[in-house]
Amino acid sequence: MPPPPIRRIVVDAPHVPVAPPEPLEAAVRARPRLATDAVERMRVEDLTIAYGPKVAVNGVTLPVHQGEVLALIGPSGCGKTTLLRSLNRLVELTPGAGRGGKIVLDGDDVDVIEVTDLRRRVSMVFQQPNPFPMSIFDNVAYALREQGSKRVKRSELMAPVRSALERAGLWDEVGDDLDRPALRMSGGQQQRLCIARALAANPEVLLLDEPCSALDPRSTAIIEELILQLREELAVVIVTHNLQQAYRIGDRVAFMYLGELVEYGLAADVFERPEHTRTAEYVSGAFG
Ligand SMILES: Nc1ncnc2c1ncn2[C@@H]1O[C@H](COP(=O)(O)OP(=O)(O)OP(=O)(O)O)[C@@H](O)[C@H]1O
Repeated sequence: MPPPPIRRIVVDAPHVPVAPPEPLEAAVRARPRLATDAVERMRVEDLTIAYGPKVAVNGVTLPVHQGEVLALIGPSGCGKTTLLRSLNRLVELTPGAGRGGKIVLDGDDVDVIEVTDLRRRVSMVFQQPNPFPMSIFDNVAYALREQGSKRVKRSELMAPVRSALERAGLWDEVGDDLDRPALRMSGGQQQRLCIARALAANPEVLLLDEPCSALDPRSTAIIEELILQLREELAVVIVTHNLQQAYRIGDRVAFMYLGELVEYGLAADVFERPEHTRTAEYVSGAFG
């Protein structure tokens, strides 16, 4: 189904500088400098997504860089999750969803990549931790078995399971109790297990849809630290309502409003020197 005609809204407006709250300034001082030669891992071009007549994402063009965290921010309903779910074609599972424009992974149109392979390469972690009702080991091994290791013995899967749990910062906590049911872990541990499960497939891009919204501040801090480590080896795209989080861990930030990309740039620029009034209002908390 072709998407409905694109309706453009005017968002250009005079620059209104915003002073970020104090904790954000400390966070940005702590952020390491970006590599100026970051490789473009994904790109969406003139992406439009509609659910029936409802246009959720409207003409968005955006790169996703290797070794960086891209934070998608914007008020509720602006299309962040829809954009995120389009990157590995999960959005197509929604009845009535239609897409226009192009999504590219490593130079290939995602439409020509076999969809299971695409979802392995562009892996997603959801808002609510959703471990399978099985052991910690089997949760991670599941991802490996799905990749063709179905008949592989447990002993042979131990090394990659351990590696995924280590990358997710969970091995030290659960390594001696891998047969424990995953659902008996804390919420923060469950979310890191879901990240381990995603990492087991060796993705190139990790999609995180508000991964900390169900977690307490301590678990949130652990996962933010983990994301900053993981970005070294892949590209991370995170949807977050938490502006401080976007500022703390985002290398680049995309601000969306009513389905459109209003502003995209380095996190420090978007938060401290926004080009558009709408961005300035949003990052200063004038609306949410
Ligand atoms: N399955 C669906 N069917 C119809 N409309 C939908 C569907 N999913 C989302 N929408 C609509 O598409 C628009 C964008 O939704 P989306 O969830 O992508 O926004 P969001 O910015 O992620 O919101 P939130 O921050 O509240 O999660 C909204 O108007 C929403 O109501």
